[in-house]
Amino acid sequence: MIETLVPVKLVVRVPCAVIEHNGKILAGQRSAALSFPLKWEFPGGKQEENETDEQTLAREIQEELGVEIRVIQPLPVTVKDQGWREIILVPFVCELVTTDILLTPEHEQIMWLYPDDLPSLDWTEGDLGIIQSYYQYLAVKP
Ligand SMILES: Nc1nc2c([nH]c(=O)n2[C@H]2C[C@H](O)[C@@H](COP(=O)(O)OP(=O)(O)OP(=O)(O)O)O2)c(=O)[nH]1
Repeated sequence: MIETLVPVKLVVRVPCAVIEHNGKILAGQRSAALSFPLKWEFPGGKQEENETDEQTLAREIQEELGVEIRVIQPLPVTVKDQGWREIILVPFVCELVTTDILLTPEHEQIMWLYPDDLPSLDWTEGDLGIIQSYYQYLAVKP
């Protein structure tokens, strides 16, 4: 009998939001206590069982920022290989339905930036791809 060891890699699906408001985009700086400490991210989080991407997004944004959002358009998925796991970032361009944003322990700070200024922050690896996809979205937007 031939036995083969098949490496198992954890796959984590992470819907996240490129939130537009008054021409700016919201960036969140991850808490110093989390993985990727102090890196900047698009708010969102790990999908739970039986959730759609949009359900995860709505739940995470409500938990992290205390607001309701509306999805405008999905952007291409980005896969980030961390060796021991694969993070599938699933970005959506969104707008705010409610506007009173809360700062929760997930984030050290949040910041609103014009699209051109997004690359000035120290993003988690993989998010630079989301920024490029967002620029392409802006370029072809009617
Ligand atoms: N929300 C969000 N997460 C991102 C982005 N880029 C990126 O690599 N991630 C990673 C960070 C986390 O490992 C994971 C999101 O999970 P989470 O927000 O629930 O964070 P967590 O600290 O509990 O996750 P973990 O790394 O400890 O497993 O995806 C991004 O733009 N937005």
